[in-house]
Amino acid sequence: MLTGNASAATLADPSTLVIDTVGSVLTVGLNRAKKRNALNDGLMAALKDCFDDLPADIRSVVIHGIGDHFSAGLDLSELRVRDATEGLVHSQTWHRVFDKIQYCRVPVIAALKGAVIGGGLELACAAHIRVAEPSAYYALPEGSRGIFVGGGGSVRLPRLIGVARMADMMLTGRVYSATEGVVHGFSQYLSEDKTAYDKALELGNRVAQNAPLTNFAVLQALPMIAEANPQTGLLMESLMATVAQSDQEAKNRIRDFLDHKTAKVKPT
Ligand SMILES: COc1cc(/C=C/C(=O)SCCNC(=O)CCNC(=O)[C@H](O)C(C)(C)COP(=O)(O)OP(=O)(O)OC[C@H]2O[C@@H](n3cnc4c(N)ncnc43)[C@H](O)[C@@H]2OP(=O)(O)O)ccc1O
Repeated sequence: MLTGNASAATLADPSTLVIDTVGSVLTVGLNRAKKRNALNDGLMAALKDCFDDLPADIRSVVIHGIGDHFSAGLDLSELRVRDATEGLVHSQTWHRVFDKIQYCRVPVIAALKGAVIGGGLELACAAHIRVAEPSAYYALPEGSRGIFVGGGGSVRLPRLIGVARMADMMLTGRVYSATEGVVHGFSQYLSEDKTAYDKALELGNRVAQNAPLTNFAVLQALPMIAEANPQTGLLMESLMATVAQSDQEAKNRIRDFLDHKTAKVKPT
């Protein structure tokens, strides 16, 4: 992996994020509304610092956009003419930031509205759950800008919507609606009766109730198991299941259910 002067840590601009705590949920607001939350170097570095310094008592994270949009993607005013090395460093800096989100120890939920474009879409892909309100729309205008995705989109997005659909988005500039996003497996929730932020917060509180080890297994082990060959995957699953059920927290929770102390599973 290349390293270089484009180190995100030296460039953090704290004003580009509004970070708050609601109970055990950390809310992270992209705060460049005048520029439609375009992702510049200062914001990317602040995002990295935020996930590096996640407080120990935080059990989930909600990422949202301040203003009417989630994010218009890469700040095009900062896309200087780069040589190949600079370009690689820039892209790998983005990869490191979004990896911090994907491999976060707690679930990360993206609350989507308005423009979810280019790098903004790539950011949303790194979250574990995506919640959209009807105003959300998705596009990859890289084709018309003469560039390619650089924030892990070509790895993460096809796993959600398929290679052909992503290729179509990049080649034709097709814009998907919030409803289509759910139909095609990009987002898991369409929030019509409340804002995506409120719905994401509700989900953030819900996932925070789980045993931390279960959440850890879902976030860290499940994606690897799903991509492994079946034999390896089944062995990994057995190992993870054994570790989880040996934990005292699981024993307490199962005993509480058998003693009728916890809620039953009911349709919503
Ligand atoms: C190559 O290596 C990479 C690449 C990448 C990732 C790449 C990408 O993300 S490509 C996609 C870039 N984004 C766009 O092309 C979207 C451009 N924006 C728009 O289409 C519209 O602004 C809108 C998002 C639909 C909103 O429209 P509207 O509400 O009408 O607002 P505007 O008047 O257009 O904008 C207001 C203000 O914001 C500025 N702005 C908007 N988007 C951006 C942007 N992406 N970059 C910079 N500035 C933006 C706009 O210019 C206006 O500014 P004023 O000063 O005129 O007020 C990743 C990593 C790699 O290594």
